[in-house]
Amino acid sequence: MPATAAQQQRAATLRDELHRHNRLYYTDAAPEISDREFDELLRELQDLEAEHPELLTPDSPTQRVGGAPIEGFVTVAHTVPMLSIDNTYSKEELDTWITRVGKEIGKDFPDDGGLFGGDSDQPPATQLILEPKIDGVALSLRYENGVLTQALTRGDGTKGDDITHNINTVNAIPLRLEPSPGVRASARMPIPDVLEVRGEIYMPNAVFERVNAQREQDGLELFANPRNSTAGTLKQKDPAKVIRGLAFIAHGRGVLESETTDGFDQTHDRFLASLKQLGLPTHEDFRVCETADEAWDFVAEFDEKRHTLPYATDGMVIKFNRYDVQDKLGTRSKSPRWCIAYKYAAEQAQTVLETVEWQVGKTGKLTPRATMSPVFLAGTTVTHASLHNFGEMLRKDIRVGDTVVIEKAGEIIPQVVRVVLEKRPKNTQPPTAPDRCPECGTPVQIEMDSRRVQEHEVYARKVEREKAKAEKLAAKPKHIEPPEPLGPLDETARYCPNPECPAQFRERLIHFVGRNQMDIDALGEKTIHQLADAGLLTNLGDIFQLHEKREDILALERMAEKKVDNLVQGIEDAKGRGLARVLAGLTIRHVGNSGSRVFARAFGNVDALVAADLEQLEALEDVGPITAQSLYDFLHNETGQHVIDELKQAGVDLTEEQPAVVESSGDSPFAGKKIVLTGTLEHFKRNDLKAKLETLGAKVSGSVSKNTDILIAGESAGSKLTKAESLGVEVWNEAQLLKSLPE
Ligand SMILES: NC(=O)c1ccc[n+]([C@@H]2O[C@H](COP(=O)([O-])OP(=O)(O)OC[C@H]3O[C@@H](n4cnc5c(N)ncnc54)[C@H](O)[C@@H]3O)[C@@H](O)[C@H]2O)c1
Ligand SMILES: [Zn+2]
Repeated sequence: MPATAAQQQRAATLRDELHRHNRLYYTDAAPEISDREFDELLRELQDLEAEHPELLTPDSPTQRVGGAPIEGFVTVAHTVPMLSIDNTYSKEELDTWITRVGKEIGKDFPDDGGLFGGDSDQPPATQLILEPKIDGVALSLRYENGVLTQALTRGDGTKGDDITHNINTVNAIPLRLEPSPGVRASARMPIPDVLEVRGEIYMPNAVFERVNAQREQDGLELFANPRNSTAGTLKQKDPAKVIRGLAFIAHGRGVLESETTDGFDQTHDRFLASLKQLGLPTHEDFRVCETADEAWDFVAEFDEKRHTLPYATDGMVIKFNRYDVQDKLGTRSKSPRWCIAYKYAAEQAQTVLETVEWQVGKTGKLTPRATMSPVFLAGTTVTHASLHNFGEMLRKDIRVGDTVVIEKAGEIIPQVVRVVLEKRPKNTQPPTAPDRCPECGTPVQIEMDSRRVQEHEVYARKVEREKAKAEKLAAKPKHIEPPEPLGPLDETARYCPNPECPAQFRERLIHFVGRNQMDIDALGEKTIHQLADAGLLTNLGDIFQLHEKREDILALERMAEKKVDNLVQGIEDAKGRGLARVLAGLTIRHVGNSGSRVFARAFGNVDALVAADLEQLEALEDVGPITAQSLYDFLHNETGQHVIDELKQAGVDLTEEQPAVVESSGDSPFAGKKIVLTGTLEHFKRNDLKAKLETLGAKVSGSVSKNTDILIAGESAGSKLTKAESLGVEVWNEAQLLKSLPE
């Protein structure tokens, strides 16, 4: 059955949301939702796509590894892709997976051990190996003749960032492979010619807590979990600034070239043992198992132990042990088929909810924040939890005075899971929410669950259709069951719509000066509050006037000459960060760091961007219509224009370097052509090809329209190809492209 309009819409919404959360998680290192919630949304989209394959788009978050390369680093293609891992939170699903894949293996390796008997010197084909899943950042290390030559991040899975210089500071990673002293000379394995090791770089709990304590003191935003702080610190351009004390554990293989392998290219456990011999840290707690029951025992056993470890683990990775089996099973676009992660349920604790306070965020969103009696949970003492929104409070009926169950899913900010009703004291009051912004008094706007709103829209359209039909036939319209009326329980957010709201302004400033935007270190959260309270910061442009207000600043508490010098210098430096980072800092809805970069590079300066029409913005690769519209609105409304003027006056650099374009010499077949790329190309990375075509004078855009001149379609091209064909656009395959490109 084809997908209904509502399902199509839902799939689109889910894709947008998941893209946004991926960006928040990987690029900005500042997730808004827990992993569990993220995984539930992803699962919903997967199920929709499975049921209606026509909903599947090549860029769907179900098909791609979530990360993206970091700006300012050299991006390098992976020799072997670095993929994500499918996960489950249920024992039943884990069992089913082991059985199902086990059967498949049985077909391919019929005489070969395991469930199906056999007698090779290899272990059974269905043998499993289990390793704890440390919550860190994936890293690929390349050793040539035993010397570390390259360290790459996972990036988008096909290409990552070269962070070798930062890795040199990590003591846990050997710069040279050397058999560990404990290994008998006779058992020493030769150093491979090339060895690529994949592993996890992570921040031990103690280091994480130290870092966050320091950040709190400095008034900087806290890292949500050790994984975010690791990702954050590895992005430093200056190795001296990389946080000390990172650790590493090896858990996978990339390229392997070696004369003698000593069996380490045959099974994962032997591979790990060899790595250990060579001086690379590997898991102590791994186990080889033969059956699903054995595997589960280890999963359960480790759940006890993991809380005593000095680093955060969030699951267990279950792999088929033999590499020939892994190779036979192969991979999907996003994850291997020979591996699954079982994720542990988050730890929970009970405590009493003392107060609820409404905070105004940088977009004007009002968020209820709970203060609770302090309770120890998953390694830290917790006093605050996010309650998300009023609808959520109503749905869970969360009242002040209640005993609540809280959890830290993925170590993010704690969440209130439910109320312990048996412990509810008498006379509690149902939750309430402010009708006006607690900061500026503007009446709030209420947002309802988009899925429910759509339900109502679909209903209204159906009713109209039936009415029209009935009129024609002069009959009574058919009755259509109306959906549940929208009510307070459907509320998903409240907003203060006042663009001048001082609370929003402060939050926007905090964002503007953040690490990935203007990066003004000396202007921390506390300083911003102080300056704003003193009336020295009332609009964005004021930041760049602060050097003229030296005396006023010095008069404030805890301000010394040195500090003011730093502040003024920091602000001066920030003027040169370029358009992409300015845009990213302006809190334009849906326009984050990566989107800003695309816009800035495509147009080169702010005036060209303002002059662009909506269609041009939408046509950019990797830009969705919602994002384009949002930027367009910002650039063309009064507030946005005002902000841009202020920045211009302050002398902020509003230009961005563009990829070089050679003047079309006329003899290039691509000169002046509008080209769209789709599908998988064998000989090119998408972005490299794009850059290449652009230097040949082509304009490469993201969506096919009647103005498109050529669609270059690789393997498994989807909807763009169909559309191009229906519009009669010229379609080239990769062979044609190769012929037409100059040497
Ligand atoms: N909260 C959010 O907004 C948000 C957004 C995006 C992703 N996420 C979360 O991130 C996860 C998806 O991220 P992902 O694609 O990086 O997957 P993942 O981190 O869950 O699993 C894949 C990674 O596990 C690591 N790993 C650790 N131990 C390993 C071992 N022993 N063997 C093999 N690999 C091991 C590898 O580095 C690999 O890259 C999901 O759990 C999702 O919930 C959350
Ligand atoms: Zn307000």
